[in-house]
Amino acid sequence: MKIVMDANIPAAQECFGCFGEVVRLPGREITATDITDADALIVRSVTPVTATMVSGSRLTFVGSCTIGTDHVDQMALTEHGVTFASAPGCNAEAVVDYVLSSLLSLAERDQWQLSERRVGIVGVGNVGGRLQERLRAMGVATLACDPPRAAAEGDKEFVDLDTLIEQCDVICLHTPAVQGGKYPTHHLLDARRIEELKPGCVVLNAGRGDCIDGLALRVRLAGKGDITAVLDVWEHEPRIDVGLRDLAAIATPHIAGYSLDGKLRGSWQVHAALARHLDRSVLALEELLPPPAVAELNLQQALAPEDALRLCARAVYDVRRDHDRLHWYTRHQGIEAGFDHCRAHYPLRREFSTLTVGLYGEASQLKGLIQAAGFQTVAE
Ligand SMILES: NC(=O)c1ccc[n+]([C@@H]2O[C@H](COP(=O)([O-])OP(=O)(O)OC[C@H]3O[C@@H](n4cnc5c(N)ncnc54)[C@H](O)[C@@H]3O)[C@@H](O)[C@H]2O)c1
Ligand SMILES: O=C(O)[C@H](O)[C@H](O)COP(=O)(O)O
Repeated sequence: MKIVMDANIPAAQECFGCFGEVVRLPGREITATDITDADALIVRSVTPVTATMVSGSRLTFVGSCTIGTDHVDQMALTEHGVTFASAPGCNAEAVVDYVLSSLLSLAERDQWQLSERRVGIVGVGNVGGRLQERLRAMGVATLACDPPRAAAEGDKEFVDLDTLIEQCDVICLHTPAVQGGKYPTHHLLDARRIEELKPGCVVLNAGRGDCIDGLALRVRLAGKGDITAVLDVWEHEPRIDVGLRDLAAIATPHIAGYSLDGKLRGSWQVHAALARHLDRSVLALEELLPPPAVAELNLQQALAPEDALRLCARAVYDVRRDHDRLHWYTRHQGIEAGFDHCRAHYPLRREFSTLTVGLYGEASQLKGLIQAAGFQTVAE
């Protein structure tokens, strides 16, 4: 069989070479012509999979090694009898690491404590749900907004978006791109809601770019300048708004989920789905994941809890490096090329759970907090 895939999918040969001939192409450039004689198409989020593409092909399987599926016309796939699989939750832990790394960095820069803030989570699925779990375990107050879940499960655990905006100091968006229907997310934070954000509020978007009205956000940041933005996703990627890039305290090129672990899990989940589709055996995920380069960190002295967290987080992942890379590459290579360069040549990054923190002496009292944030621990 012939498998056409995005060249940015890791472990392509290990996960898909076992099924047939693999042809790797730049994701943004895959067209209908490239797949006319392909049996399977494996993409990431930058390749729109449209009805036109599918109708002129002999595809029987399409996979997306990502959580988001808004780039795939799933109705067209069903109509043409094509099996579809994505990778739900594959990089959710990486996104939570990104959020914690960002908030701990801002807290240090602006001299506040995460434990004293209330964090509002909009979209409480795989990502938002895990974020809420980690924050709660760390003793951070949270509020959750998820109207589809509230409708299905009852609204006891949820508030509406306006209440969340009124009551939270940090607002994290983890919503998918949904255009119509009962719960659209296009410009969920629109000009009115952006105007209503409390002074001092941090707004973080690691869902999809168009969940925030970027122009309205730029106006608030450039005008009153009394809120802080952390943006990983943008309207019109890779042609992002330079003004917004410069005003965001942390600006990154849609890499919140780019841990090696998350990417490999994405490849593996689609490998497993294709294996089932072809009635073949499934590889063990452990065979793909290498041991981490930084596996251990030992703490002995008494440290302020959030200083200890920052130390552990930065031993694994420091979001400020991604911010610097986006600025450098978009300045020197142009916006679109620079944005995509940062993504295609992303440094190897592991997840918090790959670090074992040894806690000795006075530091042993930090065990609960360090564990709650997602690290492994050993203590005296
Ligand atoms: N920045 C990144 O690198 C990155 C990585 C992974 C996922 N994502 C994005 O984050 C999104 C969420 O990921 P997930 O794994 O949690 O998905 P998920 O499907 O598990 O959860 C999404 C949640 O959003 C809720 N939701 C839908 N419409 C809503 C609305 N109008 N208001 C509030 N909540 C709403 C859903 O009910 C669901 O609980 C993905 O769809 C993807 O677009 C981005
Ligand atoms: O939906 C997802 O899983 C994420 O947005 C993913 O990290 C996007 O990465 P891309 O497909 O753009 O490489």
